[in-house]
Amino acid sequence: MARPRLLVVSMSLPVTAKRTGEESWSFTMSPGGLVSALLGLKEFETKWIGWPGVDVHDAIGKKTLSITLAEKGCIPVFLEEVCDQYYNGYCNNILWPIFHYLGTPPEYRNDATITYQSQYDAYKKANQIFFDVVKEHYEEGDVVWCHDYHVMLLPQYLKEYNSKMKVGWFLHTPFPSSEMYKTLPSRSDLLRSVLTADLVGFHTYDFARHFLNACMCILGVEATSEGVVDQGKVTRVAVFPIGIEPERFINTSELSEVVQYMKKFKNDFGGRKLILGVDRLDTIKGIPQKYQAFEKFLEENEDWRGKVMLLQIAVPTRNGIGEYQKIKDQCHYHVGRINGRFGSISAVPIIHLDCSIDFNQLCALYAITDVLLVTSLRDGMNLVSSEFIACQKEEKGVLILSEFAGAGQSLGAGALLVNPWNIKEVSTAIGEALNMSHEEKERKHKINFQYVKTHSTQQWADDFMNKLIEITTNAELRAGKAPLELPEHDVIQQYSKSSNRLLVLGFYGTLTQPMKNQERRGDGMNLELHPQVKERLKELCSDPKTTVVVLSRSEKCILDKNFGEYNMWLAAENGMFLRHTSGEWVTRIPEHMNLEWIDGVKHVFKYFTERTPGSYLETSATSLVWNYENADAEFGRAQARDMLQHLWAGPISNASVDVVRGDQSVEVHAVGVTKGSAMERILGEIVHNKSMTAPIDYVLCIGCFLGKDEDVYTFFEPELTKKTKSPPSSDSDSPKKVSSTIVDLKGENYFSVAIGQTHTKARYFLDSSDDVVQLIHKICTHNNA
Ligand SMILES: O=P(O)(O)OC[C@H]1O[C@H](O[C@H]2O[C@H](CO)[C@@H](O)[C@H](O)[C@H]2O)[C@H](O)[C@@H](O)[C@@H]1O
Ligand SMILES: O=c1ccn([C@@H]2O[C@H](COP(=O)(O)OP(=O)(O)O)[C@@H](O)[C@H]2O)c(=O)[nH]1
Repeated sequence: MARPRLLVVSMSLPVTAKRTGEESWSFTMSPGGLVSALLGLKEFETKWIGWPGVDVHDAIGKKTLSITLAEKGCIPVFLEEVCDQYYNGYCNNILWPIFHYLGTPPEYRNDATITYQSQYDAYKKANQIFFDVVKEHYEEGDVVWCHDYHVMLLPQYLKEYNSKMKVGWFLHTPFPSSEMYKTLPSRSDLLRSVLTADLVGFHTYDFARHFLNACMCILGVEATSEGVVDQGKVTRVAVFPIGIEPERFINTSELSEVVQYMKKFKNDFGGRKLILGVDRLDTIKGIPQKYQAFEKFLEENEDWRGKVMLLQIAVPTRNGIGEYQKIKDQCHYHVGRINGRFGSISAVPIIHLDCSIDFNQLCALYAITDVLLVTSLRDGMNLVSSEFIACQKEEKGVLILSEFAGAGQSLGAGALLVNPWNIKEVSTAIGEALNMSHEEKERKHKINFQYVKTHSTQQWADDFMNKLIEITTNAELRAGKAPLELPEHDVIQQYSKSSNRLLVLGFYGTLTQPMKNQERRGDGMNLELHPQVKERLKELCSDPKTTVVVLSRSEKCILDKNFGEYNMWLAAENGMFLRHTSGEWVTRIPEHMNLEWIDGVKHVFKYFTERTPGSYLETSATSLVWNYENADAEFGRAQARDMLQHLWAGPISNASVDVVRGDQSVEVHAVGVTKGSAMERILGEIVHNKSMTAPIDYVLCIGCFLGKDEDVYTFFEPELTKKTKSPPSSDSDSPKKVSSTIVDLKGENYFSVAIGQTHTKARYFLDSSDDVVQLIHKICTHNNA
């Protein structure tokens, strides 16, 4: 299959431009793992959209830079005056520290005019500029892959512009616990935007779980193992641990130039063991902690003094931010102190370089390193660890890896995992690594080398893209099945033409008045039938050619009260209880249903009922509902979000239940208690009772059914009835099968209708129960004519 073109959008382009003349430019590689990773995307026709690392204000400059970059497959985004507050401000002084659990520093510049709001405004503006560039270059069918926290608003802008665009978003940093993320003032806007993407990716399960939790507790949406569900729309959330391009490192480390460097460096280091650190000079990389641990090691291991050195490549980054200047000073302070303390005339224990290094030299260093020391306090992945593994030669080195780096999960088995905050622990690990036997080093290396070789950047990108294409293709197929406005004319015509009709109607939201027209209810008992439907419903029910079923989650007594006088079937508590209004209730609860969770859930529901004025609890044999429609809407929603957290963490963490989030309710019921599963039993009962001679030739199923209850809409799909099914039996607990002679539907005489939902399994939709009332009126009028 032809691969779609890929538009990669990230803050930085892989190259940083420098103006060398009015129309001429030179380029250097941009630092950081994201660029290294995406350079591996070879199997896609890729255009890379991003900031060229320089502000260009004149038209000639913009034009010539765009032309030169186009030769490299890059498209520049000129951020101009918003760049500082966007990149140094909102991205790297607000989002970055929060995402890495550092909290928000007060300011990145000593300037009273720079506020949180002005930085967020710059962020919005910058995302808009990115959007404009994508829009200009987008061709139908392209996949747009947005990278990182710099462009969290972009998915929304793209989808608003063209809902058919295939959009993915991947976060290269950690996503923090919701407790930390919650502190961000624009927390909801960013989450909502990210959720408009088709696929959201993270490096580790922890980050994905934190994201899902944040969506649940901040937006109140439902999270499942597949992703986030909001009003029927699913955003897929998945884990894609990034890798490197192993061949690039393996091959480079074999070049003769690199081998020469290896010899030279070994000679320069005078036989001392080499501990290497390669990090951007960033607060999250834990470089001061690394120095303190090394100091501790030297302090406690006198024998090793003069025999081991630490070389730290501290790649300059984000120089415009005060915190990054401070960390540099801190590092220099530690290095000065430690070198002063343990250095000699011929050698110092630490070499700290405030610069980036040439790729070949980097590979040579990786190859001769005895210990790679990674002490990130938090890190999305940390590619340096994998690069080191790929370059190792005969005598293998040891990887000491922070458990707070995403790489800890992928490379932990072949590394010494440490808590970088525990100076003593890191110092001990240094000793262990330096003293490790040759065999143990080989063993560990083998495990990690195998992993690095097989989990390449290309694999990572393929996995993400394949998933994205699969999701969007399925969505397109489903879009063809998006519900249509109900063709009332056909509903009415087919009704009068058929001779054995079945109407399945919900109660709440279907046959009640819309909330806006109603007096606020005290509790569930006050649920009342729409006054304008009463007479017409009676007419329908008394027609011998029509069978009416009200299928509701309401209790028996509520259905009795509202429908007792009609000639119809009542299915209470989602079909767990059934009766024709001329007979008694029959229980349909399966014998072995597990209801042990009920007490725990009731306890939580009661707690929230007591603390949420106006809310109430509805209990029934197999389900519990907490309803907050009479409570303050905002507070009710916030309480529902908290409640869900408690439920998921506690009473239902291991229970076989489904949670259904209504507009203003939370329902928990036993798994399998869905309206669709009940329908099979109900139908069996009706057929048995009515001694039907002709098959049902018309079904109208209307409801305000949510979540798994939507299975009732698909229950009657005509293709299902084509299969031969066994005859019904009314007194077994096993699901009853419906004979094909009982239901004989064609596409044109089956109408499944969802109320107020456009993401639904139903074929059609209506806006509100007022429309249902109108429809029933019209059916009656036409039928009487
Ligand atoms: O462009 P800068 O602001 O100088 O920062 C460089 C990059 O730093 C971050 O990299 C992350 O991505 C790596 C690859 O997935 C990952 O291994 C690492 O742990 C992360 O920190 C940042 O996320 C990028 O956007 C920056 O380009
Ligand atoms: O002078 C250097 C040294 C290293 N790197 C690269 O920077 C990346 C760092 O990625 P990592 O995931 O470890 O952390 P990040 O900097 O992205 O947070 C690695 O690919 C290194 O090879 C670099 O660009 N310049």
